[in-house]
Amino acid sequence: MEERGSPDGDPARNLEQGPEGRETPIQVVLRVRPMSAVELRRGEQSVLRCSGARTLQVSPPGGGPDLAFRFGAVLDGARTQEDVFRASGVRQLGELALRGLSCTVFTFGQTGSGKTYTLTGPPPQGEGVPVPPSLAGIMQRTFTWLVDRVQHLGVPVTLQASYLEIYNEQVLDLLSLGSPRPLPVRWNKTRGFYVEQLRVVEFGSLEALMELLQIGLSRRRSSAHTLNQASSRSHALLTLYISRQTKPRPHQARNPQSQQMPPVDPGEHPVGGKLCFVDLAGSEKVAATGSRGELMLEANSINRSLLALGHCISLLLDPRRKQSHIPFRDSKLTKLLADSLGGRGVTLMVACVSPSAQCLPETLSTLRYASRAQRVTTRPQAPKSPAAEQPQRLETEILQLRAENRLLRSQLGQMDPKVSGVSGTRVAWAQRNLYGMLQEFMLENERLRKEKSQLQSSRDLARDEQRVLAQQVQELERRLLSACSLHQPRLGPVPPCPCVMVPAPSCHALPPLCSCPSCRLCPLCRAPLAHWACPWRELHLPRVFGPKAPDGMPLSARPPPCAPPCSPGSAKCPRERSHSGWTETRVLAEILTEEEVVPSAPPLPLGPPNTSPVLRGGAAVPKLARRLEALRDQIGSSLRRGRSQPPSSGSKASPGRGLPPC
Ligand SMILES: Nc1ncnc2c1ncn2[C@@H]1O[C@H](COP(=O)(O)OP(=O)(O)OP(=O)(O)O)[C@@H](O)[C@H]1O
Repeated sequence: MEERGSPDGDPARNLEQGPEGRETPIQVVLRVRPMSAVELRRGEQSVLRCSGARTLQVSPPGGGPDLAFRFGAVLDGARTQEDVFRASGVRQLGELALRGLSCTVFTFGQTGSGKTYTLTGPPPQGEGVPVPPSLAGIMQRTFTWLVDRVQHLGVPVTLQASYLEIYNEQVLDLLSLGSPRPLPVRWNKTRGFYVEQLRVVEFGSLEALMELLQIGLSRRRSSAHTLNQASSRSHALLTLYISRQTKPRPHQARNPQSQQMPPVDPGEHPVGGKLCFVDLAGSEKVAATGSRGELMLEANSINRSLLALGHCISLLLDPRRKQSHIPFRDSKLTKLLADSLGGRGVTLMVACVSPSAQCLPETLSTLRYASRAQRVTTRPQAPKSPAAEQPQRLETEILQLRAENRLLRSQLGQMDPKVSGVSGTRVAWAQRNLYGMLQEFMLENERLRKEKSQLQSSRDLARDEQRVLAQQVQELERRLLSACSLHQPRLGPVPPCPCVMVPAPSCHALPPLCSCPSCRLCPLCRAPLAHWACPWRELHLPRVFGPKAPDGMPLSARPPPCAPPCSPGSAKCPRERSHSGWTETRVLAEILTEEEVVPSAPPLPLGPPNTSPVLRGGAAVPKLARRLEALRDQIGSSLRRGRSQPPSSGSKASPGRGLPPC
């Protein structure tokens, strides 16, 4: 038979030994509830048997090997509430809390397994019907013991309580004065995780504490489902704060009655021991409980937080992981149990199970969970009061500072040239060098910045200049073409252009000069000027400029306009000129200088009497060509200047500077 569990045994005795400063495992007690009336009615089988005070035997139905689990104590269904209280060692836990330790008792198990019953007894059977004292749970029994113990201590002790629930991942104050609202969980170095603005109530009697418990229980969320008629839908944490008082508080001295339940400043947190009772909501399979809607949401939230708790417990088992990160922040529950599980607290877990065969899968899961939990250790330590902590903290700080001082001195010594053996000249050189390099880089950077901005302004100037020159070129080309057209042989009647902007029509090998209907027809071939790239343009040119093409190739050697296109780039194929190619002033200049232009066109009918000599043709044409050439040169040089040269101080001349006169 396989046996799992703790070799340590009796939780009460373990706790009595005084765990302070030692690695202390979480104490686990297992409680098996009796078969419920419903389970008995259904004739369900019991699969659990206690074999000895600390071993539980599981006999799976339908055969298979038995399993045995070993815990600090195993309590079967016949054990009373008082038995559970005694066997679990909660009293020892209370003693430790009185000594200033932070102690936690939590119940864990499937829904309907008896967690709430174990901690607080059964729910009242009706309004005003008190629960018999024999059925009171661990909490009421501990309260009675504690208040009695404190009264016999002989030193003043302040007792306070807070009670909260974690419902759907929200922390709600079960003792709030108004309706509870979600409270934030915060963390700081001294307190660890804590709930901000949680009401902490001071009490001076058992009745007052019982009243607080009843208030909380009545406010806590519960619902009915298939497996439990009063199923808790939240995790509930009731914490008792126990602090030994050094001097009476002023309000207590003035008004002894306020000792009953005086409100405590919510920001103030009691220093001293703590005893926390955690009633976890039960894990549940929604298929088994038949939870729908809100119940299902609650069940999901419960299961998620229990999963996070299980995950933390698993990680805490690994001693290497324990030193590193445990994801306590994954849920509110793990945050608030962080200290109990992995910190300085002392923890007791009461695992609750049902004996029914129907619940076996969940029971096995609880047993495994509990087995793991009892291998988790904490290192219990009482938090020191600030006053007691002060000298010790100062002493530690002084030691730390001394050590740091020594370390820094030794590091400084290593840097000292005399000690480290590095020659002083080299150190000085290195320092100077670094500093010098830094300075140089900064100067270089500054210089480059200036140069960049100069280049940018130079580029802008060049662009402006280029634009103006391009306009001038365009204007000159226009005039030139007008002048040329005066000398072209007559091909037929050229309709006068009604447009006043342009005195003569141009060849449609060039862009139309205006948008008037006449200008949109080529005056030479009468083709509409739908596009500037007229396929006949090369035939027009000799008519304008003579029998030779601009590039010097005899026109007779050129392919006819209707010839099939030759492959681009081939040697035989004359390069197709782009629009800009045709408007290049160099080409025009070549044409104009090589060919004798004979003015044969009729005079412009619409030209004004004082028309410029250019428009009258003849000698003006070479002059225009020269001017175009000069403009082109100027554009080229302005572009080159813009690309490569930083502007000189005198480069702010107007873009038209240096143009030959028209
Ligand atoms: N040891 C016991 N003896 C008699 N009745 C018990 C015992 N344990 C539990 N019960 C009964 O079983 C039912 C379920 O118990 P309880 O509400 O405590 O379960 P639970 O684990 O807290 O469930 P949940 O997680 O849903 O809140 C209750 O009616 C309770 O009175």
